[in-house]
Amino acid sequence: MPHILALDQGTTSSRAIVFDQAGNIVSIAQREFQQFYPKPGWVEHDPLEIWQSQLEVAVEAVAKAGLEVADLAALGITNQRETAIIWDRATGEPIHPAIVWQDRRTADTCDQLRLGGHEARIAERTGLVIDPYFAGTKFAWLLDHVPDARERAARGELAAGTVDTWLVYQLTGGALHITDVTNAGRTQLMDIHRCQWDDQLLALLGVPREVLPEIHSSSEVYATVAKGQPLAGVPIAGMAGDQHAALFGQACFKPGMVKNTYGTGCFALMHTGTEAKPSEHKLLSTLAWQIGGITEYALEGSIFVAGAVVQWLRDQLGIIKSAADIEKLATSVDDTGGVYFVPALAGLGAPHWDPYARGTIVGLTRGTSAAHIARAALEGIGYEVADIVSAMQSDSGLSLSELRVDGGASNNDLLMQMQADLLQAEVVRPAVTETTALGAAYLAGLATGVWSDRGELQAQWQVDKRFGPKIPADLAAERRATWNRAVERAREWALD
Ligand SMILES: Nc1ncnc2c1ncn2[C@@H]1O[C@H](COP(=O)(O)OP(=O)(O)O)[C@@H](O)[C@H]1O
Ligand SMILES: O=P(O)(O)OC[C@H](O)CO
Repeated sequence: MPHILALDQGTTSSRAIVFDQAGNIVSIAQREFQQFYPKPGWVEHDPLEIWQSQLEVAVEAVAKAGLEVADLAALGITNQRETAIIWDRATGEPIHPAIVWQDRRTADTCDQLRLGGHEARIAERTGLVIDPYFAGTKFAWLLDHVPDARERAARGELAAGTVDTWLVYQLTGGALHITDVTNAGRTQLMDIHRCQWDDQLLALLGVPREVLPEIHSSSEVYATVAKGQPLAGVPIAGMAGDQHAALFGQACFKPGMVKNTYGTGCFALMHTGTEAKPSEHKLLSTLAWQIGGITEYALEGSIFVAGAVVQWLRDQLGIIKSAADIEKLATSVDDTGGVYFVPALAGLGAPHWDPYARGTIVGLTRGTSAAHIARAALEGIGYEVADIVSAMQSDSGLSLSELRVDGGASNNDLLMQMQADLLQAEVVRPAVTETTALGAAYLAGLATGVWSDRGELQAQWQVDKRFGPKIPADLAAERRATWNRAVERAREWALD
């Protein structure tokens, strides 16, 4: 039976998962790596640690599965998106630590782009809003701040890329400098309609074409792992940013199908078909994937802090010992006692894009307990996701039949019930919640004949649990209206 290895390079850990042909998990290995916060708002990773940890877990997962490397039909790569790395093409030496997607250091550049009146053109070409989140301004920052970088780039000595590109470069011993459309689409440098680097955008953001990788589809045999490496000879056959891979792993193959991943943040994606859909609600219009020459698109709502608010309650307030404890504490009260918690601890992402918003707890009384706050925190995640899903429905004109969920916090049944209540729609948790890695495995397996088509993948997707709305629609609407008042209080809080 063929096996596929998925490399899932996330923001806080590198994971590797071996899947069998039935889409079952055979083994998992995971390693956390260091986060660096050199200045307020800055977040960095060591690119070599990313590579080493990813390689180690890959080797460990294959060994745990009791397999030889020769038993692997292919490997697929999925990764934290928008994180920017530049390295020396000849030596593979990074010129600077990776600038992570959460990093805000290019906020000024973004303000200038906005003041320069470029917002509409950038939105039309890239589907993105102007925000430091994306990789393009980070590449420019690196070229401007590392001594001699621009000169070296002009001489063709430097390679730039997101984490997918970096891993392929390493796996192929420096032979390949490529990316896939989903990752390229998050640089703010690619025209998402043509799936090519856009000269005007490159000039506007100050990133020379010579440093950028070649853009490929999300499912094809790009290369095999180089000789001398532990995974030598394995075809590298699938590549997609983690949220796009999760959409694929959730078998959201048709327009209107939506998945939401509840991790550190939340990322909801709706499949919208073969044309990019512009958003009127500041959602991102993004690639779903490109397979066999056909490009599919999605609308995305990104929330920067979701499960992280549970970590905050654990680490900063100490009202729970582990993240999973929140469910018991929040269930010990029937409601939030009128408390609303806007988890804008790092500003607000979609649909507000307000970097100056701050976490806000309103409605406190003398009767408010830790349990009420815990419950309000979970509900706050549910409201944010509901806001995004409503915006998606309005932008796409497609109505939601169900929300497919995954990620660490999707194991919280109370949160899932709240989500169904607030959305007034069914929330469905699949049996395999490692959908990001599964999506990468599927993309690689489709390119190597392990699976013949999406119908086969669709048939493998199985439900663990369904949650239906238990409160009436008018009550949900009333609560959401009050939530909007709480959001107004959180907005622009940190603006001088
Ligand atoms: N039972 C739970 N209830 C609520 N939040 C949870 C629960 N289990 C994990 N989390 C939260 O989910 C996040 C971890 O999920 P994961 O999918 O591993 O995230 P990531 O891939 O972003 O690191 C953490 O922020 C944690 O606080
Ligand atoms: O590493 P994750 O799972 O938190 O995902 C990060 C996203 O890709 C950022 O856009």
